[in-house]
Amino acid sequence: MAAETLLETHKLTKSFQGKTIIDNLNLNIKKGDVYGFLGRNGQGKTTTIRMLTGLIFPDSGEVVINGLNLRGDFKQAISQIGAIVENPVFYDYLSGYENLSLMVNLIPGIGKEKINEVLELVGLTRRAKDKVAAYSLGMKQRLGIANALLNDPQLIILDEPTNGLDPQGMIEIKEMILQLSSKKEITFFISSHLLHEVSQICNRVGILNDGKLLAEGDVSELINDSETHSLEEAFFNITSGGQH
Ligand SMILES: Nc1ncnc2c1ncn2[C@@H]1O[C@H](COP(=O)(O)OP(=O)(O)OP(=O)(O)O)[C@@H](O)[C@H]1O
Repeated sequence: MAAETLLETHKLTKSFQGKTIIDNLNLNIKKGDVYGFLGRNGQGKTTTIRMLTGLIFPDSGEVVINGLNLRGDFKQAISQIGAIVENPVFYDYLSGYENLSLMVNLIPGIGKEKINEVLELVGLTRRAKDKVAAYSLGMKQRLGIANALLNDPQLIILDEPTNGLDPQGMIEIKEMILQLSSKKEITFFISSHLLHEVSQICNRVGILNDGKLLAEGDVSELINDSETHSLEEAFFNITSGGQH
């Protein structure tokens, strides 16, 4: 049976100062996907994510999350998502636990016991009482993901999650994503320009170029269809017009 769709966009379009940045984008993310949203810098990935998370409105088109239209059912639709769009910002002089505690106070219906649970899921239990000032960038990213996990989202959206991390930090984030995907059945939508990283963790990808979706599908299918041997080669073929 084909997997159910969790997140889709229909003809999503956005212009800034008369220039079309996102052009009739039709995305389809299925339940259980670790979906890589690929594109070189400046192709519109962040703009798309800002529309998916309701931070900006599209000029036209729709975002549908778990069957709920973001325009019509904003609160319910957005409650399905945990997202990190920009670098997560925390109070440096408070511990990881204390920062999450502040967040929990803002979310109705969530108890303090949830904090230890999400810290455990991102591997920060041992460092929970340390001040965030002493955290590495990778640990801050993981604390950001812990924060996104507080309301039990079905979908987590991450914008360039490994940007700026050292190799160890990258490995930790990738392992954490795979664990959350398999153990907690969380669907991931991850934007990246790092093709090798993406090919290690994603089952499906969409390729964005100049605001248009040039291809979408299983990583293995895209590689086969473009008669190449790696996601890097397939990406290059597709974005340089080799396939379309
Ligand atoms: N608020 C804005 N006003 C004007 N132009 C904008 C605005 N936001 C984004 N843009 C432009 O839209 C284009 C796409 O930007 P976007 O940040 O979405 O790209 P990206 O694929 O996420 O790239 P990067 O990885 O470099 O962030 C860029 O040319 C950018 O200058």
